[in-house]
Amino acid sequence: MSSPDTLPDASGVLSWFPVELPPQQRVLGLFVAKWAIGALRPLVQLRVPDLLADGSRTARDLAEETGAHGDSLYRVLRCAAAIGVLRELPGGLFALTPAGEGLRSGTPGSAREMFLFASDPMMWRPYEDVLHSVRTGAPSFEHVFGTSFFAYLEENPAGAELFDRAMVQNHYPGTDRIFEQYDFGRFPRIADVGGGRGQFLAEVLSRFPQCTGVLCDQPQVVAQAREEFERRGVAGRASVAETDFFTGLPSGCDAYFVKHTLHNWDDERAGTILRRVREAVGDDAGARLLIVDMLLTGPGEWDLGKLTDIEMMVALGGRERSRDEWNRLAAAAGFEPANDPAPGDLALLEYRPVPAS
Ligand SMILES: C[S@@+](CC[C@H](N)C(=O)[O-])C[C@H]1O[C@@H](n2cnc3c(N)ncnc32)[C@H](O)[C@@H]1O
Repeated sequence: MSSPDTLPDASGVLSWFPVELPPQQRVLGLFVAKWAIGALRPLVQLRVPDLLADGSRTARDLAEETGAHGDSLYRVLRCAAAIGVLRELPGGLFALTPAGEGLRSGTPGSAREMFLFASDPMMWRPYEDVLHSVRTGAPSFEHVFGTSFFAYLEENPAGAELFDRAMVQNHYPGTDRIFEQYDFGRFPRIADVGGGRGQFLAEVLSRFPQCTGVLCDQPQVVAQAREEFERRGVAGRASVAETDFFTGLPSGCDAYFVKHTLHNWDDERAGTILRRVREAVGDDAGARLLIVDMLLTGPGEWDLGKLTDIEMMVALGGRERSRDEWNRLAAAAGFEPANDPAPGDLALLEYRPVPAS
């Protein structure tokens, strides 16, 4: 058995601080992330990466254009350059690095909307009181805002718009790997359950021209999907279904794809969604449930999912899950495993229906 001295330091997360810290003080290095995000957020809000798209500019020039306080803007620009999001050039000029390019709007692979969502007060403020979640098991979001995450979005159209735009960018390398490795072409008709504005259904349909699809999400969310389907050239093969996935899902699909959605919910609510999928599958033994979510590793191993799990706990009351936990949840809804993906990353878990006895 390893002693605490020989345990790994969580893949270097504790080494973020750029100067050597005694082991007892290494947790202080984590605050680098707060300072870095603090500097970047106003730059993104002021659209500085967009203003640098055509080339380098001085802090004074940028301050004049954005109406910002010159010295304060210079200090956040300098910080962004220190962490590699901008470059500080002779003559007081600032330019974008590839990471800074990713904070421009509307560019391929941009992370701008996801950055603005993840750094928004709606996602920060639950962290003021994580102890509430730990003491009670309830999401601190509800303690802070007096309502659940999705109810809050319904009451705050600007927050909902930000969330939906961020989800369009919910596209980490793990997602690309799944699209590259998994043969969605086996399924003539695919339902994307909780599919947001249809970004991933559009990706699947454009990669597999033999497939058709139905996007199942809340009415105000699917209302925005048509544009995405048209942009990707798949509008003729994609339809939308205004759906409450706790109540019912369209039947007649060969695959029910549920990505980054079940982890938003506790076992009871996630189990209800899966039972609705099982009802929609009915007697079709060839139909499949395709869950795309984190698949947790065992005790003590580094796993990004063990960190994103905290976001699920405090914001939504959801959770990331291990293979056993996924299998138990799926079995209770009438599904059995049909593949065996590796844990430690985003995974596509395929389940087949167990015939009703
Ligand atoms: C975290 S997002 C995931 C979106 C997309 N699948 C992705 O991977 O980016 C969860 C989705 O669940 C949808 N949702 C929440 N409650 C719902 C409900 N009761 N019925 C249908 N969809 C719902 C939200 O609108 C949102 O699009």
